[in-house]
Amino acid sequence: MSQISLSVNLNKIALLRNSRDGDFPSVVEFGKRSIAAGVQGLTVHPRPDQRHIRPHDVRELADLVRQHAAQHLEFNIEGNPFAPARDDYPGLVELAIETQPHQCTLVPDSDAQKTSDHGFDLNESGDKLQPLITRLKNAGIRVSLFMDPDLAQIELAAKLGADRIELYTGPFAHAFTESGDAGQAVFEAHSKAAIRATELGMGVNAGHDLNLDNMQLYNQLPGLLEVSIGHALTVDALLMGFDNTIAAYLAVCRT
Ligand SMILES: CC(=O)[C@@H](O)[C@H](O)COP(=O)(O)O
Ligand SMILES: NCC(=O)COP(=O)(O)O
Repeated sequence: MSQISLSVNLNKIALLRNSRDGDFPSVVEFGKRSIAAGVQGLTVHPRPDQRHIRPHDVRELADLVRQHAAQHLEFNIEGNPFAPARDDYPGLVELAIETQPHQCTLVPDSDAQKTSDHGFDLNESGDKLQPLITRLKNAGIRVSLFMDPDLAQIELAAKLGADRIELYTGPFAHAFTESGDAGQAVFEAHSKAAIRATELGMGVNAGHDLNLDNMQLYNQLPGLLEVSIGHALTVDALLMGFDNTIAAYLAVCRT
C-alpha cells in the first residue's frame, strides 16, 4: 500500500471569505481541519490580484504548518514567479523566501487568466527561471515546475535543476470527462512524462481539476508523489461535509 501525498489547496476557501468583509470562512481554520483530518500538505496559490489567497494567509498558514512539524506536514506555495509585486503582494519568490515553505511550485500564469491553464515553455522561460530556481533552492526550498507532459520540456526542467515537476492535469480531467478512452490516452502520455522525469532524478507531483472520479485512474501514475487538489474538493465538501471529503480523497490517494 502506498500513499500519494494529498496537499489540500485552500484557494476556494479564501475566495468565499473574500466575498464579504471579515474572516468567515477562516482559511486557517480549514487548514487546521485539513491537518486534523490527516492530510499530508497544504497548498496555496497567491495571485497578485489577491482574488483569493492573500499574503497574510500565506504567512499564517506557514506558521500553522511549522506548528505541526512533528506530523511531517508540507506547505506548498504555487504561483507565477514573474508577476511583479503589487500592493502588499511582495512577489512569489519574495513571499516564499520570507515564509519558507517546503516547496514552491512555479506556474506560468498571468493575472488575466481565470485559472492556471498551461505548463511552462522552458525554451522561452528557462533563462529567466534559472536564477529564481537557484535562489529558492539556496534558501532550502524544493522547487517544482508546472509542466505539460511534453518529454522535451521535461528534459529542460531537469537541466534547470528542478527538484520536481507538477504535471498539469487539466486536459486529462477534461478528457476523462469526455470518455474513458480519451482519459486513458492522456493518462498514458502523463505516465511517459512521469517515468522520464523520475529517470532524470525529479519527483512527480500533479494537479488541476483532479477529483474523486478521475483520481481512480490518475492514482496509478508511475512515481506520483503528491497531488494538490482544491476546486473539486471544495465542491465535494459542500455535498459530503469537509471531513468526509478529506477522508474520501485520502482513500483515493492510497494505492
Ligand atoms: C496551478 C494550478 O493548477 C492550481 O494550483 C491553481 O491554484 C489553480 O488556481 P485557482 O484556484 O486560482 O483556479
Ligand atoms: N496545483 C493544483 C492545485 O493546487 C489545485 O488545483 P485545483 O484542484 O483547484 O484545480
